[in-house]
Amino acid sequence: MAAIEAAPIIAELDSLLLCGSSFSSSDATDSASSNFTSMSSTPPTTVSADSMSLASEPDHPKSDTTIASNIEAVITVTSSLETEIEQQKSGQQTPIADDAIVVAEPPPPELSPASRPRRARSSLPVYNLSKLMGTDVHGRRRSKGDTVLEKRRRTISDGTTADFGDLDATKLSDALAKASQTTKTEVDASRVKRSSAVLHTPKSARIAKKSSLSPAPAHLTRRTTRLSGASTETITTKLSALGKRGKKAVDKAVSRLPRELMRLKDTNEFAHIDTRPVRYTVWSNGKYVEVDPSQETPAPQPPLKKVKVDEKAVKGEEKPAAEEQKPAAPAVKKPRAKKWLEKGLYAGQETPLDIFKGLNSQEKKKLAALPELLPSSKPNHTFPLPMYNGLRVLINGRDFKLPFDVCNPLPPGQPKPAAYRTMTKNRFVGDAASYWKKTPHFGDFASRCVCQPADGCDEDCQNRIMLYECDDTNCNFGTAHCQNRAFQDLQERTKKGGRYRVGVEVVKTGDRGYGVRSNRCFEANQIIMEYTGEIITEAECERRMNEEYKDNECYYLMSFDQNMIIDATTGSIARFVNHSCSPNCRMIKWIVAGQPRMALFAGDRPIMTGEELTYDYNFDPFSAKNVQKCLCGSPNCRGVLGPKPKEVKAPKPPKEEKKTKKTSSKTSRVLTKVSSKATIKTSVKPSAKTSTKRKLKDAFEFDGDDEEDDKPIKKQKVKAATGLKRTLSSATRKVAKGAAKGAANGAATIKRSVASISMATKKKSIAVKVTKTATTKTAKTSTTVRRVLGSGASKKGPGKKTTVVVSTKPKAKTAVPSRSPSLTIVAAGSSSLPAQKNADKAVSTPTSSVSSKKDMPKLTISSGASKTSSRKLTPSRKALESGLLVGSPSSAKSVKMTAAAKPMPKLKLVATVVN
Ligand SMILES: C[S@@+](CC[C@H](N)C(=O)[O-])C[C@H]1O[C@@H](n2cnc3c(N)ncnc32)[C@H](O)[C@@H]1O
Repeated sequence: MAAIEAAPIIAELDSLLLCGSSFSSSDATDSASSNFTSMSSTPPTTVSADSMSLASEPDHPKSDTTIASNIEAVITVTSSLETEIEQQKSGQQTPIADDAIVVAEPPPPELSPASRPRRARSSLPVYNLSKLMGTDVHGRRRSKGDTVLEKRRRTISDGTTADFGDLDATKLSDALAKASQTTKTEVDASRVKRSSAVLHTPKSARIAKKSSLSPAPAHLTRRTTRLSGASTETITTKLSALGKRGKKAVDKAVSRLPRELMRLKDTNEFAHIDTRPVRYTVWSNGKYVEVDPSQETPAPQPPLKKVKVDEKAVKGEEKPAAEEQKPAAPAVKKPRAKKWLEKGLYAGQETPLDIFKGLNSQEKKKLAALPELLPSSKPNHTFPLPMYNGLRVLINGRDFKLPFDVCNPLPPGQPKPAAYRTMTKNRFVGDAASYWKKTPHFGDFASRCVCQPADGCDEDCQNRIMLYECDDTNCNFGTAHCQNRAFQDLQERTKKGGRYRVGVEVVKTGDRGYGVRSNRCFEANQIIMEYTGEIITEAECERRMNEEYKDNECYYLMSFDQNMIIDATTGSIARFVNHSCSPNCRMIKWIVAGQPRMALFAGDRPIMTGEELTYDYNFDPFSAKNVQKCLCGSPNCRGVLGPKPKEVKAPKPPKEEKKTKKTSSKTSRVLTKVSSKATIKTSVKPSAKTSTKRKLKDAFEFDGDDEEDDKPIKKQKVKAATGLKRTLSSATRKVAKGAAKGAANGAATIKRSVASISMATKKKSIAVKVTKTATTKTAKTSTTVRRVLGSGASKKGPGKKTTVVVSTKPKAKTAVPSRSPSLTIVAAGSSSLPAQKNADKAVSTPTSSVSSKKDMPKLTISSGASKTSSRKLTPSRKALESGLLVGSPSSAKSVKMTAAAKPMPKLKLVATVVN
């Protein structure tokens, strides 16, 4: 009986032995362990079945209902088991393969309940198979108060000592004590060897390591019966083993299941039948979300392409109601048309159909002359010209030139002249302003041009001819059409500042002191800069020279109108412009808004960047002696700033002079005020004396027309003319042209005459009416410039000074518009020379009269000490008194007029310049 009880215990012990290699099997004193001894000579270990069974199920209820409800079949030991035990007793051993796992012998699959009566079975010890099989933990809960023996099935690896956990140490020691020492050692060794071989897999090693580190709780440890060899006993097999009564007990227990659960069997949900259509599913965080069909929202549409949002809609502006109510028309999607590039680089520019559009009259004329630009029947769409500039270039034409018209100023660090006060506008000082108001020019300001917009106040503009700048008071057109607004243009150009706009800068020359150069290009006749300074009277000029400038080496004094002088000591940098016998500029006086202003203009050719700006001083040398040497370097240089001594000719025979006189007497200047349609006659009737006429003849020889600079200086014969005599300078020709035009139109009549060259008598036929009774006043001006030039500026000896005086004096009541101030340079000779002597010896050579170049200033050079000459602001007076001073060609008329002037009887001998 003890052996029978020990069989399952041995099986369990065997499993424990598998776990501990070092652990020696307990001796089995009982022969009941014969089944194990069949494997080896060691008798099987036996454990007291009673103690084990009792210990395993101390409180286990024995009732059938409990068995049924807990699904723990209490299986009695079958007869087969008994048979087996009997065999063990008789010494029969069941051979066990080496690789067989020592497990408890599975119960016979079917136990016939009839094999053993119940009563007899009840006397047998009861074993808890589930516990023995390791499945008891599945059905018990500690929380329910069940006492669960925590047993673990352990996986043993080499070197791992057996952990018996909470095995009952006493029982274990008893079992071990009963085991045979010798035979068991062999058996255990073989088993351990085999088990370790079986378990020595990577997975088992991992699990063993894991379990050794942190043994899992017993209720979480998975127990398998497969490896243990125990038969998996289902409830069916158990119930079948229970018999009828057992089955009834099980059915009864099942019938106690909740009715609700039973009803679920018939539901669709239980049968997994979903009658509701699934439209869409909502998943949130990976879970299916049930959507209430009543609150079902329409399924989200797939994202459409980006659509331009209406700005109004964004701003919240409401669209008209009608628009909203409008049923949305079915959108007809138009296929996008491909844009093809029809033209090349300048695509988008249409060829102008009207090629005359936007052009002024002159441009139209030029364009009309180009046959290739006439509008053709088929416009060229292929290659339009870039931005129409090409068209303009074709019209205007332009020689190729390097792009050198950019600003090219001198590098920094250039020598600069001594500091001086600058002045951008003329300023009348003292009585000069009142002088100016008394001048006839002041009244002439009332003139008005009669140009047409298409003409643009070009060369035919009468304001231009008279050197009056157009403005809103005397011109019918604005700046858009009027081209006679040079000073306005200059102001517009320079008011923003900048080197390019200013366009000029002072430069140190090698031998002529400072000069002025251009740092940009200028067009022909373009205004460059204004000569500004203080406008003073002659008296004031004398005072300054005697007092303020007495120690100065240079005087920047220029007379430009009547008896007024511009003192550029405080003024613009135009005072640094040097003289040249072949100049590229002109100094011209204009009347701008009723005020006299003088400016430097480009000559007849454009000026390139870097050129030094020069103009012909056109001064009259009072003396051939001590004349300053000219260093301009031009091919036609006269050699001196004054006239060459050899060219100071002796007086001509009286016969010619008579002719001159005759000519002059017939010369008249008529200035017609067009606006009032009154004819202004400027009549110059020279009544110069014979001596004066001789000097006049000499004066012609120093005509400083810049246009004739390249020609050798020669005496110009003055032909007698019965009609109108005009100069042949370009300006005068323009005047004549304009006058003729005006006469033809009956609008204006202008007569100008200068004794130098007479115009053809046929001009007389188209000449204007000469009205002697005209109210026009003729003025005769005498311009004297005094400049005291230091030795530094010239190669004179120390102490020598050259005084350049420019003076403009009214000689008669009759005024003639003068635009050419003559410059009189009084060259200081030796200081030992008495000024009077020098003055007497001075040779006044009025240079070009306005006849050839009305806009050029004239310089008269006289010799004498600066102080003396400064005192002699009009040294020409003395020279004239002595009869040595020559007069300008036009002085014939002025002398006559001067002679009539009482206050200045001496002025009849003054060399004058009259336009
Ligand atoms: C109005 S200033 C011109 C500026 C002057 N170069 C300066 O440094 O102040 C005139 C003087 O310049 C000098 N000058 C001007 N042009 C000259 C020339 N072509 N040859 C020699 N000297 C000249 C003469 O000394 C003359 O008296």
